[in-house]
Amino acid sequence: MTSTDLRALGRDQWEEWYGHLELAFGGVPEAPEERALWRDLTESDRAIAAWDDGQIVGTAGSFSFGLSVPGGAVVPAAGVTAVSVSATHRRRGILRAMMRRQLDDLRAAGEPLAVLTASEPAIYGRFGYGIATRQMSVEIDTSRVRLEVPPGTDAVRLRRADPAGVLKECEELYARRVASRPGMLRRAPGWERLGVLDPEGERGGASPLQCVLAESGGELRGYARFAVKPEWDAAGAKGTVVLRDLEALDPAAYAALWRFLFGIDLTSALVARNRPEDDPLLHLVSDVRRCGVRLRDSLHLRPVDVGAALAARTYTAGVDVVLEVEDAFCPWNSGRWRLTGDGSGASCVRTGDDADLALTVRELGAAYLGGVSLTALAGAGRVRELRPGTLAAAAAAFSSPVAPWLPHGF
Ligand SMILES: CC(=O)SCCNC(=O)CCNC(=O)[C@H](O)C(C)(C)COP(=O)(O)OP(=O)(O)OC[C@H]1O[C@@H](n2cnc3c(N)ncnc32)[C@H](O)[C@@H]1OP(=O)(O)O
Repeated sequence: MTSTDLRALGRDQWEEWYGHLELAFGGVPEAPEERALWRDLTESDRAIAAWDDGQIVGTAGSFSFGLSVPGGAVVPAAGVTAVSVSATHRRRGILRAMMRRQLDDLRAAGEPLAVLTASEPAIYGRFGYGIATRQMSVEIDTSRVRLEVPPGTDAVRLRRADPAGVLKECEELYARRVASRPGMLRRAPGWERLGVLDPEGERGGASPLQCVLAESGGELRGYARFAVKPEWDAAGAKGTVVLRDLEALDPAAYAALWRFLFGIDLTSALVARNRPEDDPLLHLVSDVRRCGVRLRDSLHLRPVDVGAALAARTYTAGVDVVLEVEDAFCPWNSGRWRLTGDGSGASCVRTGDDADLALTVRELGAAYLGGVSLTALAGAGRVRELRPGTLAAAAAAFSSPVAPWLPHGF
């Protein structure tokens, strides 16, 4: 496979391009409303297709996101998506060729970061992506677990609303949250539709999506979108609340929404697939063992331009460190970089000075949002401390007081 077989997605090729992607994921057609959403969100000028004998045999694309980074800046980031290679053409290097083309294009466009969520976590490390965020899932026995809510919770007013009818208000609230947590995405208009996408065929016996708003003093302070899956057995009702998302601007609104969800009649379980790993919920519950907590990888991140990426975030403690970076797939990043910074800003420039720490770009991607410790990576032999004392200082500087988290896939 050579890059000459790769072409930009042409006008009127979206159906074939997306059909190829669906087939690579098993061939079950998406619901029409889901397809329509992805069609609208596809940025055709960022999409590529691999062709063989007049047929599409590979697809890849990216979204132009802004990624929230430690310190609150929102940095341009390519949200890599729609990666597929035909089963008839697998393991011939088509993915590798598409990754090559994509990263060269992103570098030329000056986008410092690339991010993705992987169908399988083993695929993208070789291209310099590190696992930068994790997502927590919970399966809570709400018949046993109690909530200890903070003062002010009783003053929050809860109101049911049609999820689609209050989409604009919820999206505005989401936008206010983006800078408060690394890993969240600033997204273009249209993406809010993802929050209420609710194909009937994918409900698995649950209700249509429901929405409850939390208000204080007449102002929207939070929302929860969820469904209820009723179930009965000989002992009675044992339904499940399936939480889609929940955002709040203050602890009282936050607790009021969780208390509502825990208390829905005829249910005894609550499941949520994607919560931050430091979700304050874990400090409201009486019995964390009955919350069925699990973690998995979520956002994979690759610095496309190491200097620009490291200078775009701030650092929890003052840092002055020389990093020896190895980047086999994007050699323009390889070499020594001096990173200096603190809580107000940073610079990262090439240097000829001796290195303090050695690592590959993949570890840098993992540590970038502050959720993966350089010390832990060093424990696995993936970061090497060349000058004693520099590892602990750099690890403290890179860390984030809030766990990074990606609220939804793309
Ligand atoms: C961001 C996203 O969109 S994630 C979605 C990814 N897509 C899917 O999972 C759909 C189903 N799978 C596919 O379409 C394909 O099998 C792909 C895209 C995963 C791989 O495409 P291919 O063209 O076969 O990969 P290619 O031949 O370029 O392999 C490149 C390297 O990745 C490795 N690789 C490929 N697929 C996998 C995998 N599933 N798990 C682990 N390693 C893999 C190859 O072994 C090769 O390794 P090497 O660098 O050591 O030689």
